[in-house]
Amino acid sequence: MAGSGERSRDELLEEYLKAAVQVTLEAGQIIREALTSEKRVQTKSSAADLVTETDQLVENLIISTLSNKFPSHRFIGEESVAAGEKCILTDDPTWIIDPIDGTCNFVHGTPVVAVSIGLSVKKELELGVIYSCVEEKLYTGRKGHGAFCNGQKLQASTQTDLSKALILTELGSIRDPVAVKMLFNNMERLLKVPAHGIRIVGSAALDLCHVAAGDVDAFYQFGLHCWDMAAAAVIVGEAGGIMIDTAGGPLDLMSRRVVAAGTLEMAYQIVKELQPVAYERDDSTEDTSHSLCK
Ligand SMILES: O=P(O)(O)O[C@@H]1[C@H](O)[C@@H](O)[C@H](O)[C@@H](O)[C@@H]1O
Ligand SMILES: [Mg+2]
Ligand SMILES: [Mg+2]
Repeated sequence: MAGSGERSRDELLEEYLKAAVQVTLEAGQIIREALTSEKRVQTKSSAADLVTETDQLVENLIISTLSNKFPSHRFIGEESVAAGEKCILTDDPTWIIDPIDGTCNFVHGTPVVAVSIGLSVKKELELGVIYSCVEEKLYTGRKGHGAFCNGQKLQASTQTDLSKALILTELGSIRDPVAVKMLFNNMERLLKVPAHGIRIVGSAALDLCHVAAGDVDAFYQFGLHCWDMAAAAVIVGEAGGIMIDTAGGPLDLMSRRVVAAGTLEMAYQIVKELQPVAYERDDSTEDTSHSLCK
């Protein structure tokens, strides 16, 4: 039991969640206000993998704010990794950050953009905050304490039949023709079941919030990153949903692939239809880029 001077683990996690919410709302306002302004756009792994000065400014704001409050904590940020930082998860409290999820939407002024901040402690995802900046919908989840959207409790879908499912996915920023064909093949296989429909909105984090909210039945993707999934893994789990690997095993945060659904039965039916598209892991240290998608 913590002494009177020390805070309990529960109090610490509450403090972490509060700090994440505060900086997320601040970041969301910056993004909302910059949505329709002139942007300096650069590319990363492909001509469609975009980054703007707002992505970088927001990530710096989040990291500086949280590291000032919690100096012993570590950070995995999408744009820091793009600038060469390692994407390695240790036992230390680690914030896993996507400053703008949906940067391509942001560049085009499409109002489907989010900030995503997850926290891992001893390699366990403990809390997540995702803010849909234009809708002003704040999704939060803390392990064992439920998931909420603007304070309303979230409950994932109870649908177990793939032929009655509305599914979300993302094609990501890969433009290699073979990989694109494989991504479309997976959509075709699901439509042949036939699933009710497949939708693409341009933000994996917001897709996963829809799974947590129960207004879609499932999401899957090959090619997303740990920062797209970290916060959402807590929010979906706390809403009664499930996030697993596309091969059916447990979620592997660094694997670049995921199936999320309201029920395990739904997730397994999707796993059965999917053919793998191999991407280089977020935490890979070897040079495998010649054989794997980036
Ligand atoms: O690059 P951001 O905008 O953070 O991520 C976007 C989506 O979240 C993701 O699903 C998609 O795979 C990625 O290509 C896209 O950039
Ligand atoms: Mg992203
Ligand atoms: Mg991003």
